[in-house]
Order: sequence, then C-alpha cells, then structure tokens
Amino acid sequence: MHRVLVADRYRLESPIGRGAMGEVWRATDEVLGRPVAMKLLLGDDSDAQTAARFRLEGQTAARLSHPHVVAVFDFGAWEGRFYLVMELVEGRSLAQELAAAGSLDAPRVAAVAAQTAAGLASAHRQGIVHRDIKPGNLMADADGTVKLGDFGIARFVDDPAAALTQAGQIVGTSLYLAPERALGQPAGPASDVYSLGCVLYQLLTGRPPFHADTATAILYQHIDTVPVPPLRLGVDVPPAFENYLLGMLAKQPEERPTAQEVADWFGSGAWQGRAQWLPASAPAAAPAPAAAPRVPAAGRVPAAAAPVPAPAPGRTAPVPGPARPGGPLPTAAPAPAGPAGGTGTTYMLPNVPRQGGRGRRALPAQRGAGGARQFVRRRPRVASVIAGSVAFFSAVLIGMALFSPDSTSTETPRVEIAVTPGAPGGDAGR
Ligand SMILES: Nc1ncnc2c1ncn2[C@@H]1O[C@H](COP(=O)(O)OP(=O)(O)OP(=O)(O)O)[C@@H](O)[C@H]1O
Repeated sequence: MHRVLVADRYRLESPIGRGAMGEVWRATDEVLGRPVAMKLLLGDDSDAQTAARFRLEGQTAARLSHPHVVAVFDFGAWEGRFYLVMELVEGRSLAQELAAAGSLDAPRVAAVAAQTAAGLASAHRQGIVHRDIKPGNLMADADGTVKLGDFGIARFVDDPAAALTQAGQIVGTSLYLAPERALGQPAGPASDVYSLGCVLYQLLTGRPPFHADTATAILYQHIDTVPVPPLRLGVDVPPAFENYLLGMLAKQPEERPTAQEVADWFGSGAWQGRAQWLPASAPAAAPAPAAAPRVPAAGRVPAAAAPVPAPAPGRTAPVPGPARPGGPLPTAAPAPAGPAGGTGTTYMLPNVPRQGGRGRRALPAQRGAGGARQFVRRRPRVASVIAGSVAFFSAVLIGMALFSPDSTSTETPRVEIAVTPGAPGGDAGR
C-alpha cells in the first residue's frame, strides 16, 4: 500500500483517532528513523482562527520539556493543512482505561495524580495554563506512565492577546470546568488543579463529581454544590486521599493546592494516611505537605469505617461556593461530545474584563463586593479582633463625647429629638 509522505519526511502509517481539531496518525519520521504521532488539522488552513489555535498548540507544547508532558517535535504546513508532530505515546488514554475498568484503584489514581500534576506544574512554571484537563488528554504508555497532552486550547496566562477563542467564549469540558470559569472568569493555574481534581474523582468513583442532563446544570453544580465524598459512595480510598482530593475541588481557587504541591503530596505516599488538613498556602520554600502521618498499608483505617472529616474553617474541604450570581448563568451552546468522555461544550459568556496579575491571584471575583464577607468567613478570628477593636474605640469616643467637661451632667444624658413645629405629640419622646 502506498503510504503518504508528509512534508517529505513523515510517513503516515495508520490513524489513531480524531478530535475536535484534527486527526492523529501514527507515522514514521524518515529523517530520524523513529515513530511519531502526527496531528493533521481538519479541513484547510483558510480558517484563520483555527489555524492560529493549532499553531499556538504547537508553540505552547514546544516550550515544554517534561517526562509527563507529550513532547512536540515539529510543526508546519503541508498541502494547505497544518500538522503537528509529537512524541508517540504507545498506550491508551485514561478515558479508555476508565471505560475498560469502570474505575481505578487508589494506588493507580495516586500515581496518575502525582505524574499529571508534575507535568502540569512544569507548564504553570512557564506561565502556561492547560485549560482542558480531562481523561482523554491524559495518555498512559505501555508501563502506565502518564503524559499530559493536547495543549490545544492552552494560552499563556499573562498574554490577554492570546485569547484566540471568540470574545466572550470559554472553551472546555463542562464536567471538569472550575467554578471561576463557569462564572466567566479567566482560567488560572488553580483552574487546572480543579479540573485535575474532577478527573481524579472520576477515576476513583467511576463518575465525575457533578453530572446532570444539561451543561448549564453542571456549571451551577461546580459553582455551588459540594461534591459527595468518595468514601460515602463506598469507594475504597484512604481518608487522607479523599480529604486532599476534596481540597483540590475547593470552590475558591486560592484554597486549592498548587500543581507542584499536588505532585509532591501524591508522590510522597502521604495519600495512604489518615485525613489531615491541607497546609495553609505556604511559601515556596516550605516543606511539602508530605508530612502527613504515614500509615502502613496494613494499618489503614478501613475506608468504610473511616469518618468523613468535617471541613476545617476556610481550608481543605470544599466550602459551599459563592451564592449564585444575581443574573442567570449564560446559555450554554452545546458542542458535540468529545471522544474522551465528557460533554465538550463551548459556553457563550459575557465578556469579563481581564485584570492585571497572574494566575491564582488575578481572579476578579475574589476581590469583588463579596470580599469582606469572604474575609470574615476565611479569617474569623482576625475579623472578630478587628470588630472588637472598632467597637472598643467607638465606645471610648462616645464616652468622651458624653462625659467631656462641657457636657458632663449628673442627669441622665438626654436624647435630643428634632421636633417638627406643630407636630402633634412632638415631645412624647422625652
Ligand atoms: N501523541 C500521541 N500519541 C498517541 N496517541 C495520541 C497522541 N495524541 C493524541 N492521541 C490520540 O489521538 C486521539 C485524538 O486525539 P486529539 O488530541 O486530536 O483529540 P481528543 O483529545 O480526543 O479530543 P479534542 O481534541 O476534541 O479534545 C485520541 O485518542 C488521543 O488519545
């Protein structure tokens, strides 16, 4: 059979699969004599926006070099179509692994968590947010090593000009979409951590944390519904694992661990232990949260008997999200479901002006009108000290006003009431 040679170099061998943007082929790089994966952009390059997204995918992924990120080798155009040449991952995606097994056991999910988070952390260090973490974009090679692929809709965190989707749109999969994105805010690194939390939850339990008949209903759940702890679903998972996972699903981006913390924590084996609260957002030099008391496998608390930990104030367990925004959620315009599991959806959202700053700290909702309420909820002790101080100084000032030499009187201070001349009963208040 005559096989096509692309760009005088890549011999197409057999199709692997097809996604929203292109078809992926197994190919041979005839110059270097090695197998590769080649993604060919569907259609031609006349659609400038799609072509720009495809080009960005190549440029974005090419910046990354990490054992848990699919390497990108080449990018170009051939006969009016763009192509991307990638490391060939000989194995299957986590979506396929999940479909075959129904659910995965805790050690496997912990390994997926550690490896994916390590790849994600390397992207975040480069200022790149993936924005489409889902089982279909996690590929496992023959020995189970996970690689994060498809940076097709990633964009640089600090580059507003790189927003290649139409103004007012977000792209992603509703099943894994972070609450802040459901509210129309830009994706930050913490949004990827949330999505990874959703994926891990699904791998463990066999179902995503939120599911409903419509994408809009799922978005609401991301915003204000607390996920059911996996232990309550009868899943055999150590309490520490469950607790940490629920922390990744925190509604507030700043309450989630970073990707690097997730990688360190799962990589340390701490997930085998009893529940513990996540450490407060620590400076980079602080020890990783691996300090969890490690419980030998034989001494594990049986999952069914383990209590579900109560949420710590302002930390760890997901808190009910912010009240629903005043207006209705924007109408979802469903797109065809992707092959990787999940409802692939593009949502029309009102334009949210991007604010300065990067990543987790740049989300406008956390700085908005509800800031004082959120502060009180998160720092109740600090808030009560401030309130007490204000009350104390107010009392001192009132006392000074009432008992200063000019106004001091042995009589009970009188309350002056403004009386409208001629008003009946005008002195009734005395
Ligand atoms: N580097 C690769 N090595 C091996 N298989 C790959 C590679 N990249 C993608 N694939 C596989 O090719 C298929 C299509 O992948 P692609 O990234 O185009 O779409 P998708 O992720 O499934 O969906 P979408 O792009 O719509 O999110 C998937 O089955 C995926 O697992």
